[in-house]
Amino acid sequence: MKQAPFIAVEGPIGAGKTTLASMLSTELQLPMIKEIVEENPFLDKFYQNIDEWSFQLEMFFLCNRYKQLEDTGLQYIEKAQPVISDYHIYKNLIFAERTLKGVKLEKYRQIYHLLTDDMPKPDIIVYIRADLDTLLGRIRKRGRSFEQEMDPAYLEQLITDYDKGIQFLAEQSPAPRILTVNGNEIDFVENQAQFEQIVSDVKELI
Ligand SMILES: Nc1ncnc2c1ncn2[C@@H]1O[C@H](COP(=O)(O)OP(=O)(O)OP(=O)(O)O)[C@@H](O)[C@H]1O
Ligand SMILES: Nc1nc(=O)c2ncn([C@H]3C[C@H](O)[C@@H](CO)O3)c2[nH]1
Repeated sequence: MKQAPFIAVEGPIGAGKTTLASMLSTELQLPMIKEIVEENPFLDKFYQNIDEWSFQLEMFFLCNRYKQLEDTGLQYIEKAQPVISDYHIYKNLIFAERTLKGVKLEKYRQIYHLLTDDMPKPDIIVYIRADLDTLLGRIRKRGRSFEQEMDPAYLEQLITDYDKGIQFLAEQSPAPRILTVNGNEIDFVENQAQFEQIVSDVKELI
């Protein structure tokens, strides 16, 4: 059976993934798998002390996303119904490779592959790239208290990690189709014409 479009919107913290995925979900009338942030018990502690809390946090994200894809995503994918998500499961590894070290990273990698290698992966990725100043501005404006003390160096590293991670996905076989959005210049929130251009570009990929 041909896989129905499984679209993931990706990009570093504050790039606008949830915003754009929600807008595309409404516009294209696709069900959306949405990341749950508020119920994460470790995020607050993680931003206060990354080394101390990274393993708990990465495992929490991994198990949560695994369960969410199992409970909701697979229902659509197995019925060959299109679906859009505001994350790609691979983001877990992008973050974990940055926040974990040594034995914990090794254990994490094994669990990650065990859980995800046989899962259906998005075949279309909308990748929002944005530079540090843009992301810091959006994080400030969004105002989640636990993110306000985030070390800009951490975010800067993640921007590079994301570029490499998306490049890695592009080299897989079968390769996902990737639409890159310049998040510094394209304002899909305020500028209707720019949003419509993204919609039209996504439709071309479906
Ligand atoms: N193109 C844009 N122009 C202006 N503001 C934007 C744009 N995209 C997103 N925003 C705003 O930036 C903030 C971050 O957006 P959003 O929560 O969608 O990011 P995200 O990538 O899902 O974040 P996270 O990585 O934390 O899940 C929100 O306040 C949103 O309204
Ligand atoms: N360490 C770490 N690993 C992840 O897999 C991950 N996914 C998201 N986040 C952070 C970014 C936002 O602050 C907030 C909401 O996306 O959670 C993560 N942090």
